Formats: sequence, structure tokens, C-alpha cells
Amino acid sequence: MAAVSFQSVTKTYSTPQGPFQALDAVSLDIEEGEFFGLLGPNGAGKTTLISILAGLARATSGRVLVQGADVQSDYASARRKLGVVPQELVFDPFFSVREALRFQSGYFGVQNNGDWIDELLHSLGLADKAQANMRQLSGGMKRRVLVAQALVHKPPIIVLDEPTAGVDVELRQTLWQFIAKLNKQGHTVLLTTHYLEEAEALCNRIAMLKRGHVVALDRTSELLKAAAGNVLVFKTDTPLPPTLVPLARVTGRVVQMAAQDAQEVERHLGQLRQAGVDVQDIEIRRSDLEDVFLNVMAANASPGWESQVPSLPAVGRATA
Ligand SMILES: Nc1ncnc2c1ncn2[C@@H]1O[C@H](COP(=O)(O)OP(=O)(O)OP(=O)(O)O)[C@@H](O)[C@H]1O
Repeated sequence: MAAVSFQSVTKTYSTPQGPFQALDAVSLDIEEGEFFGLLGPNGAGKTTLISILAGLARATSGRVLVQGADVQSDYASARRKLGVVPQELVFDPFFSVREALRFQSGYFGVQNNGDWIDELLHSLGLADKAQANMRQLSGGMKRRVLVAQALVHKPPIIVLDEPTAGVDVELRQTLWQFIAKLNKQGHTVLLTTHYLEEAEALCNRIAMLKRGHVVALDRTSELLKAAAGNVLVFKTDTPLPPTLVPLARVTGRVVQMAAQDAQEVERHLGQLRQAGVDVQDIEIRRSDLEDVFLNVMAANASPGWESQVPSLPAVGRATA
């Protein structure tokens, strides 16, 4: 049985401009014990999908099962299996950190939870803030409390919606060490993030969403293999010749061009020299998940893409 099963999930919001379809027949299964990444640009539908999973929003059609429990018809059972860390910092300002965790335990009917609360406080670097009032905490500390609150009932499935948005390196490391440990112990993890480096390092499988559609779904290693190769990176102040523009990704002075092997790097450099481009600070790096992501998004940018089976073009076809 899948840990989470999204079955043809569609969500249409009513807006003053008319109905808006945020999710269109999203189907995917997350298996027990997976560390699963849900990626996509702003507005792709990630939070909507997670809100439906967490019972905070209703699907317009389709079903979501959590270890077999339907999130609508068997809400209490489905919710108890989930630990959801929301994107937004919502908390009760009148509680201390420990009180907030006790209260959350009570919400899930968990008694005598002191040892686990102590472990959460310790593992998330909150031990010295246990008595502090929630109002007194910095944004990063509040986020740690949100994580602890989500885990207080030891849920088998942990859902993290952009948990590291705007948080410092130390919290990221603390958080990922802890979540990776829980994943090793058998907890399933569903993560949305805009930090593709984190997704590449942590997730064994990844789905990419765009405008409410799943446009890629595979093991992280397979996604990376499909973009296998190298990327030539350099800086320049000279405009690229029109022939090379479609092959390059340009961010300010930095230009990135896909190259399968050393010969292709040579070919690119030859063409650049011939065109009189002043090439500085040359580097060659392996393709990474960001290259894959940009390729998938670019490949699904044209009208009618919804009906196409996504394929990964060579790295570097993304727009400048
Ligand atoms: N309550 C709502 N009413 C109307 N439209 C909404 C509502 N909530 C979300 N949307 C729209 O649905 C689409 C998907 O939004 P969602 O927040 O799920 O995207 P996301 O992938 O989580 O984006 P981000 O990376 O910015 O968090 C967006 O176009 C958004 O404007």
C-alpha cells in the first residue's frame, strides 16, 4: 500500500475572474519510506496539493489516500498519520514552546509524551528555548517549533512545505540531519522546496509540477542521467552570437552551455572565439537538478504541452 496516493486530483478555485484550475488530474503514489520531492515554479500547485492532502482544502474531484485512509471520508485517521509543516508561520503567541508542544500532543490524543518532546527540543536546537514564549522567538526559531509541532505525535508520514525558505544555514543542517534520521528509521517524507540542491541531495524520487500538471516523475538518479553531461560556465560582457543564444542560459554576466563531453566544450569555445566573445573565468561542472528542472519547464512551455509525454532535452536549451 502506498504511503500517499494522489488519484486524479483536480482543484478548481472560484475567482472573481471565473474558475481557475490549479490542479488537473494529478496522479502519483509515494511509497513507504521514500524521501519524495515535489518541485515546481511559483503557482505550480504544490501547496494546493499539500493542502488537499492535509485536509485544509477539498479536491474538486479525485481522491487522496494516506496509508489507505481517504483524506475526506476518513479524515481523522488520515490526519493522524501525517505531520505537516506548513509554509506559513502560524502559532499561538501566548504559549511557551514546551506548552505549545504539549498542547499539540493533546490535540492528537497522545499522553505522556515528555521524552519525545525533550528529544524534539534537543534535536531541533530548541532545548534552551523550551520555556520561552512563542512571541519572543526569531523567525527561524518559530520555524523549528513548527517542525517540532508537526512531529509531536510521531507521524509515519512527514510533509514539509518549503521548510527552509528564508532560514539560515545552521537550521537547514539541523533540520535535514534530523529529518534524514527519521527517514532512515522508516518515516516517509514529502518535501516541497525551491532549493534544488537540497532536493537533489535528499530526495530519492521527484515529481515536477507545472500549472497543475505532473510534467516529470522519476527517481532523482534517472532525472539526472537524462541530462547527463557537463555544463560549460563562463563570464562575459560581450553579447553572444545569435547561433549560440538558443544553446545558452544567461544570468547577468554568467553564461552556461550544455556540453556532453570534452569535444563539445572545445567546439563551443571555438565558436565563441570565432565570434569574438571575450570568455572569462571558465569552469566545467556536472549537470545538476537545476539544469534538469529548467529543461523540463522549458520543454513544457509551448501551447499544447499538456498532451505530450515529457522528455528531457539536452541541458542548455532553457531560455536566456
Ligand atoms: N484560495 C485560492 N483562490 C484562488 N486561487 C488560488 C488560491 N490558492 C491558490 N490559488 C492559485 O492556484 C495556483 C497554485 O497555487 P499554489 O499556492 O498551490 O502554488 P505553489 O506551487 O505552492 O506556489 P509557490 O511555489 O509560490 O508556493 C496559483 O496560480 C495560485 O494563485
